[in-house]
Amino acid sequence: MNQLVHPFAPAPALAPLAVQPAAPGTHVTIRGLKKSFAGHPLYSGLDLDLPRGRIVSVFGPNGCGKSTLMNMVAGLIPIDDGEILFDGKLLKDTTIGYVFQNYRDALFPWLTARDNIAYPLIRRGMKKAEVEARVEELIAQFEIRFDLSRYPYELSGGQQQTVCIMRALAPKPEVMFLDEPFSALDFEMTLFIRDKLQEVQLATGVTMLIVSHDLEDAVFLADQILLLTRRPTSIAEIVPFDLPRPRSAEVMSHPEFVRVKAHTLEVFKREMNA
Ligand SMILES: Nc1ncnc2c1ncn2[C@@H]1O[C@H](COP(=O)(O)OP(=O)(O)OP(=O)(O)O)[C@@H](O)[C@H]1O
Repeated sequence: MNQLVHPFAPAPALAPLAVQPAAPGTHVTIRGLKKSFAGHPLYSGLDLDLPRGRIVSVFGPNGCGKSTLMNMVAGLIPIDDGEILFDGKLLKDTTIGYVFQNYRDALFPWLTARDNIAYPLIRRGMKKAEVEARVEELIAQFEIRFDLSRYPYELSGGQQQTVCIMRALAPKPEVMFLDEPFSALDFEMTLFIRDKLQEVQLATGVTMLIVSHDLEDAVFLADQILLLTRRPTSIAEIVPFDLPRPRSAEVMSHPEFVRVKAHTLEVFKREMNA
């Protein structure tokens, strides 16, 4: 991934192109997205609408381009061609948050947990008192009981990932990107973070895009599961999952969860063998 750009680097400017009409309620409009690596196409003209205030999980075969898709939408990887608009705006005019899979490398080790959370706010030039107030608000929202004056290496993995999520949420993003947020967490922390993400989503209406390798995680949080094909990658199916929120762990035995999971698995297996 040598093309990865630092998340706090200025976003690349994309020239606006003509846009095909998006479905009602769309937040992020992706049109004609193209990306190749070493001359091998990964995406060759993807069109996709991400709905506002919803959680979309991206799921698909290994190496189909889940992370690349998210990183292109988040501006971390340049696109070869196409257009990505957020409410008709360019990325540079949009506040986004990004949570990395590898929380150990994502936090600044020389800053305390509190200063990590405050970092994007200070960088935006927010006044000290406002920064403090926002950090306190997040501490209350996440019901943090561990000591935020500690450095990342002094925290457990789950605590570090919680700090990463708080940092991503600090500037009140319009869109939040999460790459495998649960993959390195134990089940207790997964349940905690699932609850918190749902609470934040209900309270703020932030649009979320989550990449997951785990079918249960992908379905549990999603309003829509975006199923991708093998490379060259296109959309296999968009599966809606409408159970009301907040969803607790008991949802996993609900007949609708079981049905959607089974259907998703069926499409996934079909694409794996295609
Ligand atoms: N910088 C790069 N240079 C060359 N090839 C790349 C680069 N980044 C990604 N790829 C290739 O693009 C494809 C998609 O990669 P990506 O990591 O997006 O897939 P993924 O679906 O997230 O994978 P996984 O399921 O393994 O996490 C893979 O074949 C990968 O090897």
